[in-house]
Amino acid sequence: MATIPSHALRHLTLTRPWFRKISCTTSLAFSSQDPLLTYPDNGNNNDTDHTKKTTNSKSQAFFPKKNQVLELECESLAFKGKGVCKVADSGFVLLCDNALPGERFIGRVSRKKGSYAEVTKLKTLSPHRDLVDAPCGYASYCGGCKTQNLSYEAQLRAKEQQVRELVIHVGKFSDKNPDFECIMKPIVPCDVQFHYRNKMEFSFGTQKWLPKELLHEKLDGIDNYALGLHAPGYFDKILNVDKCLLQSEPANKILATVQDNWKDPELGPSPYNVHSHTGFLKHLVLRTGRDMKTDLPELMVNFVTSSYKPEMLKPLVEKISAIPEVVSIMNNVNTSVGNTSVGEEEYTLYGKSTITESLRGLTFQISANSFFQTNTHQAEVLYKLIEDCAGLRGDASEIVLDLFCGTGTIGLTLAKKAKHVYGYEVVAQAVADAHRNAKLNGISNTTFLQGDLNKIDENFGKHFPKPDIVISDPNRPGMHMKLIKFLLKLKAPKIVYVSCNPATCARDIDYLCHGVMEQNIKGCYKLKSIQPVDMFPHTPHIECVCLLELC
Ligand SMILES: C[S@@+](CC[C@H](N)C(=O)[O-])C[C@H]1O[C@@H](n2cnc3c(N)ncnc32)[C@H](O)[C@@H]1O
Repeated sequence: MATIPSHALRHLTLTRPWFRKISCTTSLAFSSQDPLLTYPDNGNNNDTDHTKKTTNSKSQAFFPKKNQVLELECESLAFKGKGVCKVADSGFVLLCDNALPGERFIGRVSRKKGSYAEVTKLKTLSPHRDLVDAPCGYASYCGGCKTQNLSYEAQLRAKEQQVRELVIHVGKFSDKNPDFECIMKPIVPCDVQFHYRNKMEFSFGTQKWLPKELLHEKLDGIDNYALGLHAPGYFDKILNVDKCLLQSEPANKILATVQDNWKDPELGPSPYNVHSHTGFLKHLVLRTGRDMKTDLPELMVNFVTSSYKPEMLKPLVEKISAIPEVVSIMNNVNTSVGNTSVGEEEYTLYGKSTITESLRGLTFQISANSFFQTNTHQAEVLYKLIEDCAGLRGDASEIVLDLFCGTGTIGLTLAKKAKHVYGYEVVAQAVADAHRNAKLNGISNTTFLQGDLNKIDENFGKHFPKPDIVISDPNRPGMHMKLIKFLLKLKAPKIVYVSCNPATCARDIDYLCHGVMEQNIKGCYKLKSIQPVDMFPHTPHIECVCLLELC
């Protein structure tokens, strides 16, 4: 298989996450000929610390024109699940949505972006090698399960290849190095490939999204109402769905019940209109936990509404509470014009206000807005890998620093073998949940603190002893340069880097191991292993656990 030029790979893989709106302060920008990899910043884009120039400016023989029609072959998948395609005998990279490895097709160049272009598929000439029937009828529209029609083995191969290319081209680890194959571990598959998500958020809307072939249909009023998932690229159009194969069966029962009842003109709650900012129902969030006594699923239903009018929800609450697995019905009231599902006020409409879940033998109380790993089954596998990498001796003598600790789950699972765990997290509610979870599990050797790790100064590090092990589990933008410099100075014997974005992960381990050349800072870590884990089958997401040891 031909290699993708490294300058194009940097472009493709360090762009923004596909499902999240990114504020201008966290953009990852590039110039066209001389890409700049930028860091997640703190609103101060002038800080030259945040930039790193790459030097590869390999010339390209072929430059397609806009609207040019080309015969292409898809070679692999890039971040966001876009197909990485090539014209025969050319190194130029073209990206295509819904193109899968091995597929040959005719495409039209829709956009040119410096060293790569985007194409729209016009016609498949020969399908990809690993075609399977997508079990979900919405798979080709909803944008969530981009690779459901690719065999699971092929999905895993594509993810593994993506991590490998990034480690080589962005992380600058040579695959000619005899240790390389020992460092690069094969991807850990997920045994449960459907119904694995414990949380799904659906939106109510006044504009139903229709596929091209149905666009001629004129829908008015109630017929245009929808409850489902945002169509890719639209903030105002909703793909109506009555089930999602990624969420639990009881969650699908609830979704079907709401679908059957919410548009009843007698009951009357209207969906929120994101243009006129009128209407009531904004989101339906379904969370699946587990009853610790019976080991059966327990479900929380959260209605996000624009105002507090419980009488409007009453008929729906009556129908849903009759489903035996439902133990909690919540109402988050969000009066802002934004699209977030977190309310300024929260009310319990039925049952309790939390559900429970267990992870590595600990119990967690999850409220409507708490963060919890979305695939509980695979989180067990991920956390076991983290524990193995951390390799705590178990004599309660070691200090663990848990950066980006969220609700404390990683730190709490390590606490039984550690002397003390210090966790840092920016969201105050998550820190409060971490304290609550520690108490609930009778753990007293943890300290969780609120702080923005993108804004650390020279005082950071004065509130905890030198750690033996650092766990770092940042969001997609990865670690800020300030934090990387701090870690290079701190010189903890071990870093376990947990990442949900292999591109920024490769960039950060490059700095930790090889240094920050532009600033004459030396690296001091050796990459011992990088373990991709498939947490989300059928989607483009890849998790990695990396072990770094002080040289
Ligand atoms: C990928 S989650 C990991 C959470 C946790 N380690 C777990 O496994 O559940 C990343 C966490 O980093 C937090 N975070 C994001 N940016 C941050 C920042 N600048 N400073 C501190 N925490 C941040 C997020 O709120 C989120 O809880």
